Amino acid sequence: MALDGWHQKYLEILKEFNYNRSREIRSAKILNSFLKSGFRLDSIKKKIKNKIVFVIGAGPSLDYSLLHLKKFKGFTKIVADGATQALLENNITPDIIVTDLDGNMEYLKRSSELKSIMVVHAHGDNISRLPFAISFRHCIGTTEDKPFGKIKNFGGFTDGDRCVFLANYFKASKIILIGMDFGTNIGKYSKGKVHNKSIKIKKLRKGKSLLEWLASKSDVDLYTTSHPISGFKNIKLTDLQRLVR
Ligand SMILES: Nc1ncnc2c1ncn2[C@@H]1O[C@H](COP(=O)(O)OP(=O)(O)OP(=O)(O)O)[C@@H](O)[C@H]1O
Ligand SMILES: Nc1nc2c(c(=O)[nH]1)N=C(CO)CN2
Ligand SMILES: [Mg+2]
Repeated sequence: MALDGWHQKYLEILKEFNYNRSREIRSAKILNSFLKSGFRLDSIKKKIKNKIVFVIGAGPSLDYSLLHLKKFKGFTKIVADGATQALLENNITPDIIVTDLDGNMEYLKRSSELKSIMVVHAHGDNISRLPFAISFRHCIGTTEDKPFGKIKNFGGFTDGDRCVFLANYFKASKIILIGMDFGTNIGKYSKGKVHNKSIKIKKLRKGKSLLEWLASKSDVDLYTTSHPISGFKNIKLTDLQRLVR
């Protein structure tokens, strides 16, 4: 189950974004029916527990940050949806991808073939995209609502903040954010085409506030390489080597 207090946060999200709860639940049930049984959470836990984990978002700073990220082979990388393309183009394979399947599927499929673990999120507006999950090798399903069957709830809203909730849930030793700029400039790897920029910006603002809430409750050492997030320490990309030693 997600962090204590998550359900209240979820009810606020439904209200703020005018989402229909029964559609959220229907989506999760459909995803549950597509997933193979037998996926072991142990394989995710092994990559996160007591490890230094990078969470990679699709903000504008991602391109520049990749030059630095390349030096951290062997460290666990949890990647938000659209950022997958940037990593694969730089020959970095995500360990875990967190996605609501609303972006370019080509890179997700390719990464899945390279054995990335796919954490697919079901929500009320991606029901028609859920069948893509069938083709993934290692796949787990999530919801913001109550977990059941093969569907988990680690907490979080947008793909990027859900990566952080996941790393926190499985008790990383440190979580380091890359390309998680938030703000009002949408990164070029984000979702291909943004249909409604003001909603996207509103979602980012919500994602950031959820991370600040998480930080207020978490024991994990939290860092960001981009704009300040309350509860996260700022670290320069050039100081990362020192941090992970
Ligand atoms: N400035 C930014 N531009 C784009 N993504 C950002 C930015 N800052 C942080 N991110 C994180 O990177 C993640 C990956 O982006 P992507 O657009 O693929 O995901 P998404 O959450 O599915 O988008 P949407 O909320 O529109 O469905 C976002 O979910 C967000 O948490
Ligand atoms: N119903 C609904 N739920 C969501 C949506 C969305 O567009 N619609 N987007 C999310 C992350 O971007 C997370 N949850
Ligand atoms: Mg997405």
